[in-house]
Amino acid sequence: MPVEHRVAARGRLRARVVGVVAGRVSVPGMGQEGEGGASGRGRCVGWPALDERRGPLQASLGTLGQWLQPGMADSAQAQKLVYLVTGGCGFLGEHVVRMLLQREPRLGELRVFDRHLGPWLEELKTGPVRVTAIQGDVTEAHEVAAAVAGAHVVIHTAGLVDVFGRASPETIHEVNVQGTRNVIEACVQTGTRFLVYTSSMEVVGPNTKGHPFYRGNEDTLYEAVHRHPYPCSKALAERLVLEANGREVHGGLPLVTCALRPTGIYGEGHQIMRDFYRQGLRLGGWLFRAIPASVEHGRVYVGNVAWMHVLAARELERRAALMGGQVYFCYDGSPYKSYEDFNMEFLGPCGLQLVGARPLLPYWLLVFLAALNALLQWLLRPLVLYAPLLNPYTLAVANTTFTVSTDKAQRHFGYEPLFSWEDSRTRTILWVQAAGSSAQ
Ligand SMILES: NC(=O)c1ccc[n+]([C@@H]2O[C@H](COP(=O)([O-])OP(=O)(O)OC[C@H]3O[C@@H](n4cnc5c(N)ncnc54)[C@H](O)[C@@H]3O)[C@@H](O)[C@H]2O)c1
Ligand SMILES: C[C@@H](CO)CCC[C@@H](C)[C@H]1CC[C@H]2[C@@H]3[C@H](O)C=C4C[C@@H](O)CC[C@]4(C)[C@H]3CC[C@]12C
Repeated sequence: MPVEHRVAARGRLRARVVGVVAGRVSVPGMGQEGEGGASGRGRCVGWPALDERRGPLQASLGTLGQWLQPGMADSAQAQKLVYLVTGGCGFLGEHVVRMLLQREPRLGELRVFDRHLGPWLEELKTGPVRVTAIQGDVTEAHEVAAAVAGAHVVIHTAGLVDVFGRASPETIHEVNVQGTRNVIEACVQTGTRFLVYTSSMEVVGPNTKGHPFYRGNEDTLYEAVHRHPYPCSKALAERLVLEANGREVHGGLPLVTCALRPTGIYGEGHQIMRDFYRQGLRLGGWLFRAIPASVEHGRVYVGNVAWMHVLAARELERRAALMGGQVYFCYDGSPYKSYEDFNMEFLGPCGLQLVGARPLLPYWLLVFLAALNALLQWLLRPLVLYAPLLNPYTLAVANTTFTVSTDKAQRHFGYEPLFSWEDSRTRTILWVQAAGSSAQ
């Protein structure tokens, strides 16, 4: 079992850490390997001093700001890096964490930072890479700074994903915008040079005017107009990340940032897919078409999104001039379909049927029901949280074509999808079946 303890960084800075080190529990500051905390800029009391954590060879390579200079010794040992994944226990975050462990040869330590730590982190402690679980909140600057201190690369995927009115607009802003600001400032203060941010297609659209974005790319002109707190927050956060590119970090070198924009992610762990499956089971195996089949909604497999993060993080240093300050849509071989038809690729083989070649209800009635749901949510808020899937915003997103067609990630950092459409489909079907049966 992991041992929970408090870690102090830079005097007053504190974050709740659950240390999980390959094969055993790590208790920094308690006399185990890697001990040696120091307080002071960029360091955590109770954590190993940076140079000690990097090992003797790496320690001899110099200060944090110099760690990846050209001409450095290029042995695998000299290249061992500390990665931090914020939101590492979320749907995407877990895939990023596992992908890093499987596919990042230079990984020396992986810090997983999340408000809610998953029990599955336990199983990672048997591997060769040191995995450090950190329970913390991105809105708490001192917790973020403590987690970032000494990391070489940050993948910032933590976010409050809420388009259903569960959280207040203020909370969404606090987590997504202030949280991102805290991550950037922590990088600057502690000398972390490489930051990959999980943005969203919603930074672009669909816009409030319902304009289609048909197989567009990063350069497609589109009127991005947001009103909903979630896309507003993602757009602001993305801008912060891109504007931070080139800022001088502690040690004098420039920060290199980029933002990845997934469309609708699907795959193992996708809660909305599971909810649709359970709803279909409750309805005797039927789902009812609400959106015309002609409305294309972009989807991308979670394993490929995770792979894109790992590759982008890896290549940011070598291709800083090209990639710094850039945005990349996440894409793969998933077919262009409507939201519902796409879901049926998985729910169909699990025994559900989508009724109707056309929407069963007229669109004006859906608009009315969505507005009614919004009104009910507002009226009931003092008593109970009423947050159905259908509201004016989700209806507009589902009912507006938004698909991407680009190869920018391939051109800039050699991304090719790791999972074919067939693999992605099979893996998702197996997960839906398992998730559905565990719900019975
Ligand atoms: N799911 C999608 O279709 C999709 C599409 C595009 C972009 N994104 C983006 O991808 C990222 C991950 O989304 P997801 O679908 O995995 O969501 P998720 O809710 O499953 O994961 C988010 C994680 O962030 C953590 N988190 C939330 N608030 C936090 C806080 N204050 N401090 C620390 N951790 C906090 C959560 O505990 C969770 O583990 C988000 O930034 C989201 O905006 C998601
Ligand atoms: C009208 C309903 C009839 O079946 C269907 C409602 C579906 C909606 C709940 C979802 C349709 C599109 C989804 C969003 C999209 O895939 C992209 C997103 C971006 C990401 O950053 C967060 C999640 C989401 C907003 C996603 C949320 C659910 C939908 C609105």
